[in-house]
Amino acid sequence: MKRTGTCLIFNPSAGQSDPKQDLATIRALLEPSMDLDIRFTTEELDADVIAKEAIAQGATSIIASGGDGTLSAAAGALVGTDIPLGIISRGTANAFAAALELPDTIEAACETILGGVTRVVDAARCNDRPMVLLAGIGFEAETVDRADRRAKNRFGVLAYVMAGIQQLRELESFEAEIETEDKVIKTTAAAVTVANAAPPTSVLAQGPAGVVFDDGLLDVTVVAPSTRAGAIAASYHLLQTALNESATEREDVGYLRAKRVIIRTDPPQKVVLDGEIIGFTPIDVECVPRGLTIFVPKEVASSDVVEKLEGLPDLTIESKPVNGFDE
Ligand SMILES: Nc1ncnc2c1ncn2[C@@H]1O[C@H](COP(=O)(O)OP(=O)(O)OP(=O)(O)O)[C@@H](O)[C@H]1O
Repeated sequence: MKRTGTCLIFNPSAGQSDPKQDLATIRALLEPSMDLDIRFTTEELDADVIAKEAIAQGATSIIASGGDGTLSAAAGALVGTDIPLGIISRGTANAFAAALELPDTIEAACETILGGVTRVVDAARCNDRPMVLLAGIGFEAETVDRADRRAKNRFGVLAYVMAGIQQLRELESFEAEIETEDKVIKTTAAAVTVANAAPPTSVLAQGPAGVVFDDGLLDVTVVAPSTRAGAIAASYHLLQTALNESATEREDVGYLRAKRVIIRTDPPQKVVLDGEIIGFTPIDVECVPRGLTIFVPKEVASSDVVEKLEGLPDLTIESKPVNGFDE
């Protein structure tokens, strides 16, 4: 019998391949096994609005197909529900699929959805918006801001790399105050990243040995190089540690895990949330444990909880007398 109640949200303008052909491939693979209610995003109508509408009309699973913007928006709409999300990446960077360890070809993604195996993972809220991957302050936000649509069309992933290099030239540090349930950490930083899930290419999220997305905790990485050469070395080191799944040992990189984290900076810094600039610091990010259900090919192991802060410049760590946050 065919599965019913599945809404496919499709961005017809995403990525660099032929969207008509992509849609035909998806339909040929999925439609023999399920009835698809296909809805298209437009410049005005984002995937989160479509997902919410489809759920209100009785959809029992959602499949999103597009770039990271479309996938994050659809996932955001499902945070806190138990409606499973199928992910078919057709973007430039495909960070979303990489972060959640999902396949990134249309064929493998459809096979995963047809397999029907789901996994419950953590999500988060950042300043009351849904977050699935990460919030970046400083370097990451500036990089996303600079990788514009035209550049992405022409250069693909390279657009982000070029924007990153451009940003490195203007490396600026700021004062950061990082408050968790049990401590307040003050340091100078060039980038602070709060990740629920992150692909290895999000190097600024790679302080810990792996960004664990089902431990009920957020992974915070502080990158604090004092020179541009240090910034390049730190980025390269973080990429290496991400690929080796080892934790950083550099003095100018720190990390910790927390359920909730409030970050204030001086001066205020741009914030990028799951690939979109949302404004400026401060941010308040809270993990939503088991907040999202996704179709997966197989189970993935999790690792231990750790933190490392020693070595960060101008570091102070103050224990709070009582655990928790002043509301
Ligand atoms: N039908 C459409 N026509 C034009 N633009 C659209 C349409 N549907 C969605 N968009 C725009 O696409 C953007 C989201 O794109 P998405 O992230 O899915 O793909 P992408 O930009 O190619 O991916 P990546 O970020 O990986 O390069 C949003 O800004 C949205 O306004």
